Amino acid sequence: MARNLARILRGCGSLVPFMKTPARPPRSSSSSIPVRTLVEMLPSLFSSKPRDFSLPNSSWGEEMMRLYEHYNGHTETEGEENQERKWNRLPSYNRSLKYAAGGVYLSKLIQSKARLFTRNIRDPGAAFEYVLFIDKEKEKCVCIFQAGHLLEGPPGHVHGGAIATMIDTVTGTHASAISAPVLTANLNIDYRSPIPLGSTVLIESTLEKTEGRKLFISCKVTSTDGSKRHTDATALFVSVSIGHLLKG
Ligand SMILES: CCCCCCCCCCCCCCCC(=O)SCCNC(=O)CCNC(=O)[C@H](O)C(C)(C)COP(=O)(O)OP(=O)(O)OC[C@H]1O[C@@H](n2cnc3c(N)ncnc32)[C@H](O)[C@@H]1OP(=O)(O)O
Repeated sequence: MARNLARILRGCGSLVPFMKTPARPPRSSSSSIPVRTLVEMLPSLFSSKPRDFSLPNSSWGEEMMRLYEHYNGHTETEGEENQERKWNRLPSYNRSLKYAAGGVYLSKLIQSKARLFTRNIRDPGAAFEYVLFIDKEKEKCVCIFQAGHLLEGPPGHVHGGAIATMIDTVTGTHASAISAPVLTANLNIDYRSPIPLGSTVLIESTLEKTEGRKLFISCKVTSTDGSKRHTDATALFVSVSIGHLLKG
């Protein structure tokens, strides 16, 4: 077990290159999957390639799709110095193990029932629908997040714990892309205005600085046009050894 995990985490050093894959055809709910979709899904059941949850599905609303198409492979010019920022989509799997070479098979061997919290609800659109993009220099990540009906906290609005989960996921993925493996050491959140259930928001993560094993990241959640600030956060991630992960 320990040897397996050590091998996996070594693989994390050569995480799959950021993929730019064409959108999958929309999926319908599991109770009525069309035969064509089933046939299209069959090869993936036998493939060593894990399912990528960050590709569009039928639950994605217009705003989610519009922003996905905006960021996917897009280059932006910003700032007074006209700095270019090219966004690359990050794949998203239902176990972190699957980022490592051979991770699909290993995830069947190691705690095979375990699933990433944000990717464990089968009904598309019911909970966390999101896709992350990172810039080439890895200074920034942007996440388009559509909050489903199972994430209710206050009536008609998203639960604060679900927002915290997304902030941890976005900043944690950002930190992992820079220096895997990492663990969240500290997360501070200011909730400024509630997020309507079913809405699409932007979560932006910025690497502020690194100090030895520490990565300091800031994060904000806004409406998609940037006019409304929903949440601000800061996070500290610490790079850890495989031994630390095994020790728990
Ligand atoms: C291609 C893309 C790739 C993507 C691929 C992955 C994808 C995947 C996606 C999922 C993404 C989900 C992301 C979820 C991420 C979690 O949710 S992680 C789970 C929650 N976190 C935990 O369980 C962590 C529990 N805590 C610990 O294990 C340990 O306290 C820590 C944080 C590892 C630190 O322990 P340590 O390694 O012994 O280090 P320690 O010497 O105590 O501290 C190191 C430094 O950090 C500082 N520090 C430690 N804790 C704190 C603190 N709370 N406050 C301030 N400073 C602190 C220390 O003061 C020290 O500073 P210096 O003295 O070096 O200046």
